[in-house]
Amino acid sequence: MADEQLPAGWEKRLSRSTGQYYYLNVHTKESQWDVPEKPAEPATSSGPERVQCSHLLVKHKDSRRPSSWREDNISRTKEDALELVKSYREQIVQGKVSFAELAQKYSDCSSARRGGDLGPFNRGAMQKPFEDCAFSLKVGELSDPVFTDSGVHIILRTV
Ligand SMILES: O=C(CCc1ccccc1)N[C@H](Cc1nc2ccccc2[nH]1)C(=O)O
Repeated sequence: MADEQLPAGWEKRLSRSTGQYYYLNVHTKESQWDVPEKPAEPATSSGPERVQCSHLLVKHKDSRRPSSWREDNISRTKEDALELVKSYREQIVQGKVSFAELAQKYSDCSSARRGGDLGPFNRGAMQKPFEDCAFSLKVGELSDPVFTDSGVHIILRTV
């Protein structure tokens, strides 16, 4: 996309290390590989008002609702759920499989049918540990494991 067509607040830059173009938010100095489609968010301490995320949830026997489309009665321990989530995260980071593919197969949330996509949400919509993590991520960033009353998640911010 030619520079003059970039949404306000973005600059197109050339990466010296990869020779690829990236896009710099002139307000926050954050950069991203994807061509921006919306004006750059201004530098605010409170961060974005709305994000969109996908997640992969592994429930355990002490989850708020230890049941899902995958398993009527989930009996794994919290420790085993964490080990599973870490193994999924490793496969994704190594590029062996896409986030959406693993979420569709293994997530214990009904969003699995959409590759884990939760749609856009504002603060106040999700359990606090999930929200705090989701709003701290940059677009395209994959979280470390996050614990909520529902179980153990990894979260991918997509918008
Ligand atoms: O609450 C839901 C539905 C979440 C959802 C939101 C928007 C679109 C699709 C699904 N499912 C729970 C599991 C669960 N717990 C969560 C906590 C935070 C975010 C997503 C979560 N998913 C469950 O099934 O027990």
